[in-house]
Amino acid sequence: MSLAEERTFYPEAFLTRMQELLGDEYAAFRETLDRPSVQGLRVNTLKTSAEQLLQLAPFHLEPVPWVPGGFYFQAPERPGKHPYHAAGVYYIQEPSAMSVAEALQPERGDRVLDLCAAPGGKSTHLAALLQGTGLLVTNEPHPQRAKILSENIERFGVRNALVTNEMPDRLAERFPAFFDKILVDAPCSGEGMFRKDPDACGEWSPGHVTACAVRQLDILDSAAKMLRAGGTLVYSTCTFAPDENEGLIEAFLQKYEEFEVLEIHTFDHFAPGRPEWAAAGRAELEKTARLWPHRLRGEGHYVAHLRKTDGEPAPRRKEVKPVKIPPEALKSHRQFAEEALTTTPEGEFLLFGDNLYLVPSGLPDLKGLKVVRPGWHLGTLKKNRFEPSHALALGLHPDEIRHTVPLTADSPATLQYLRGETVTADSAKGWVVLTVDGFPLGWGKQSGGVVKNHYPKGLRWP
Ligand SMILES: C[S@@+](CC[C@H](N)C(=O)[O-])C[C@H]1O[C@@H](n2cnc3c(N)ncnc32)[C@H](O)[C@@H]1O
Repeated sequence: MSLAEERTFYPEAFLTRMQELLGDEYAAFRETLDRPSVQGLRVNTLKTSAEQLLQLAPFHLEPVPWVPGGFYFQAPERPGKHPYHAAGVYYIQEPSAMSVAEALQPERGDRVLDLCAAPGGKSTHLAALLQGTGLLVTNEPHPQRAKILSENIERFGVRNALVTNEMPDRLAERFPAFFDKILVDAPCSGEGMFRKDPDACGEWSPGHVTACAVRQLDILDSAAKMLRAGGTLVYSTCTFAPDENEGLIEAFLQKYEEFEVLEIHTFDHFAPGRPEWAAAGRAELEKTARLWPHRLRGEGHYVAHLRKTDGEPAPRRKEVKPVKIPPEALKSHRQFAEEALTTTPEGEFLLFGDNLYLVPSGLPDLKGLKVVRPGWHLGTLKKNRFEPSHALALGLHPDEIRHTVPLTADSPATLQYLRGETVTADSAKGWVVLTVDGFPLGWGKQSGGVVKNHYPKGLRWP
């Protein structure tokens, strides 16, 4: 069955409910469901600027009006298959989803939590807004999805993130009143994904909507505990169901009187939330935002911005004693850094097995938590030598690298490298970073005119 044929099978109960809710607007909404989905990418401002991307990118990009650095692209262009994607120059993200991190607006130095984070669209956006300052804890309870999240954090070159694989209530025990900003991009019934992903359609039922709402309130319970007084929280979904949106926020506000709804800077494109779609019709729900596919170029989203006006202060935490790192481990890292880098990464080091990390400062004790990535992975200690990690290459700024092999997006050597083949080049002997138009792609080891390939096996192109 073709996608177009499948699209005609939207669940009847979903269509009836949307018709009842939208009235005169329904025809325009229904019509969008039969159109192709909208695609976008967001520039990684840890590595470049929107202006530079526009100059370099060989695709036709049109700005997404509600996010600086967000762009539309159209099939048949496939920026996800371009070497810039491998270098973390942008993230492929549905345009209405780009509104969410923008609504949370983390400021430099903030402690930020992304509680339902895989595959990492919003986390990478939050990391870009933090610009390497503060702390980003990014969490995903499903192990496989947490791994993908961790890979995306690596590709994006994020240095200040802790990636965890936990249930929200377990994190809440460890991080009471800890965060300045929290994002709950909740697992939902995914009605805004229907035209992009027919599977979301197959899984949908009224019962699923109800079950999602129960789980969403549970997740928000944990988020409420982890937010400090004065901190802000964004709740978002990619579904249209009021029970998971206005209804859910209303239930949360009834339970937690210390929360208030903040205005979302809606631009012209966002529509206000609909108080009349929630049981008690609380007027402040109007300040939440609806992104409708028939009113803007995007799949649709719901976004609520809340502030915790009062609450217990964070309990005094036991001082975490830094674990002593064997001096020979740090020595081999330093030796490597002196040879391969122009500056030696400094800060708090952590050794996890043979893996050396630079950890973001101000972390509580992580003992007992499932941690996928405790910070910036620098590399692995092997006997008496240090092998740099892919995360190190992707997190370095070009001027921090001593020896590079500069490639361009269209040079055959770039493809060879991404496929895991050796590359001929004449650079200094030893560790080198191969770059594409100046953006680090990964490590190689140069010897006698040939660069041995160290691009991770799992990421190699076919
Ligand atoms: C809408 S997706 C998140 C998308 C992500 N924020 C992004 O922008 O790439 C919701 C995520 O929540 C996860 N999830 C499922 N149950 C959860 C729970 N009880 N607590 C937290 N996250 C959960 C799902 O596995 C899924 O990865």
